[in-house]
Amino acid sequence: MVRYRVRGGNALRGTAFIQGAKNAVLPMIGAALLAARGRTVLRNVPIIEDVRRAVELAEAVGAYVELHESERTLVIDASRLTSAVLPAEIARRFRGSVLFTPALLHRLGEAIIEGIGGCNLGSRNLDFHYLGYKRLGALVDEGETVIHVKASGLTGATLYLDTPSHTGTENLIMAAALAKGTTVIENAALEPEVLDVIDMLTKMGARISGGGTGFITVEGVEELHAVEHTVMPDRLDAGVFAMAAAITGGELSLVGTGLDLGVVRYKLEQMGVEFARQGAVLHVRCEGPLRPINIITDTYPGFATDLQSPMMTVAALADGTSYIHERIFDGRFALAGELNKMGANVEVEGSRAIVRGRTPLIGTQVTAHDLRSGIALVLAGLAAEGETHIDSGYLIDRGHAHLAARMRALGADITREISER
Ligand SMILES: CC(=O)N[C@H]1[C@@H](OP(=O)(O)OP(=O)(O)OC[C@H]2O[C@@H](n3ccc(=O)[nH]c3=O)[C@H](O)[C@@H]2O)O[C@H](CO)[C@@H](O)[C@@H]1O
Ligand SMILES: C=C(OP(=O)(O)O)C(=O)O
Repeated sequence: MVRYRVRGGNALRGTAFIQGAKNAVLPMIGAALLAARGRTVLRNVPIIEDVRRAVELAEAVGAYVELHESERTLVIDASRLTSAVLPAEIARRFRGSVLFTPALLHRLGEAIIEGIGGCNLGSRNLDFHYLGYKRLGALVDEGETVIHVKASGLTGATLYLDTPSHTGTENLIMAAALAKGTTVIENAALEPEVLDVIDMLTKMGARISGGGTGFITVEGVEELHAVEHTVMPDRLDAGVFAMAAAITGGELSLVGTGLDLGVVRYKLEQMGVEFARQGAVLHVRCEGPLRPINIITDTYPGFATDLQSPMMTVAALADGTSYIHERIFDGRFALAGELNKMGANVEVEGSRAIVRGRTPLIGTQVTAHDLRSGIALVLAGLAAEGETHIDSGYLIDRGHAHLAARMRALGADITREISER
C-alpha cells in the first residue's frame, strides 16, 4: 500500500518539470498497436502507473515493449499480436485499457474485453464507443462481465456522439483510420490530447481532417506505419503545480514546451495568482490572499473536470465562498468529506459544491478516492498545519510521475512510503 506523507507550511519555489500527458500517451500506446510493421518510439512518456499497466496490457496481447524509464521513452513493436483478450487483472486497473480495442479489432478481428478500470467517478458508460463500432460494421456482444467486439473489416459511416467523449472520439478515429471508405464523427471531443493523438496517427499515414472543430472526417487507409512521436505536456500536472505555488505563497517556473493552461489560468488569475509567460516557461506566483471563485466543469475548452478536485482545495484556502458545478461526472465529490476532515467547510448538493473559506486546514489521516482527489489532498497537506497522511497513494501514482521527488526538489516536505497494510 502506497501512502503519501506531507508536512505543510513550506512555500514551493524553483523550476517544476511538467511530465508528458497521461491522457495522450495511453491512446498513443493503443495507436502504436495499429502498426503491423516496424517499431514505434514514444518520447516524453510520463513514468506513471497507468503507463506501466498499458505496457503490461500491450505485452499481454503479444506486442514487444521496452520502457526506458530514465529516457522517458517507449519502444513498441506490434508486428506480432497474438491475443485478442484484454485480461481483467490488468484491464480493470486503468481506463486507458479501452483504447486497445480498435487495434485488436483491425489486427485480430476481435477484442474480448474482460473489464475496464479507471477512476471511480460515478457512471462511466461506453455506449458511444460500442454504438460507433456497430455503425462501422462490428458485432458487439455485451455480456455481464465480458464484452466481445467482432468484425471482419470495418466500413466507414457517419457517427454521432451524444456528448464529446474523450476516449470515445479517440477510439472511433482509430477504428475509422483502417476502415474502408469515409467516416464522419459528429460532436467529437476537442481536447488537446485528442489533437496530439490525431497528429501521431497522421504521421502514421492516417487521413484525418477537422480535428478541433467537433466534426472529424477520417478517410480509411490500407495500413498505418510505426513512427516516432513526442507526447505533449500534461496540462493537469501543470495545473496542479501552478496551484501548489498559489496555495503555499510560492513561485514556480513551469517547464514543458508549448504549455497552455487555458481557462485554469484565467480562473487562478481571478483568485489572485499571477502568471507570466517567459518564452517557453510559464512563471507562476502568488503573494496575497486568494479570492473565492466559481467553477463550472465542461469539455474542452471549458474547465477540465480533472482539475475540479485540486481547485476545491484551492477554494477552501480562499477568503470567502466559492461555488463549484460538476457537469461531467455524477460522482466526483468524494473529496469534500476528506477535506472536511482536515477542517475545510465544503457542502455538497447534488452536482454542486459550496466551499466556505478560509478555514485553517489541519493535517490528519485522509483517503484518496480517485487520482484527482488524491492530488487535491496532497495540495491540502502542503498548506495544512502539521502532517497529512494520504492513503491509496497508488491512485496518485496512476497519473503523476515521481511526485514526491519533484515536489521535494521545490522545497516541499513530502515522502512516498510503502506500508504493510
Ligand atoms: C484516459 C482518459 O483520457 N481519461 C479522461 C477521459 O475519460 P473518458 O474518455 O472515460 O471520459 P468521457 O469523455 O468518455 O466521459 C465523459 C462523460 O460522458 C459519459 N459517456 C462517455 C462515453 C460513453 O460512451 N457514454 C457516456 O455516457 C460518461 O459517463 C461521462 O459522464 O475524459 C474525462 C473527461 O474529460 C477525463 O476525466 C479522463 O481523465
Ligand atoms: C478520470 C481520470 O482518469 P481515468 O479516465 O484514466 O480514470 C483522471 O485522470 O482524472
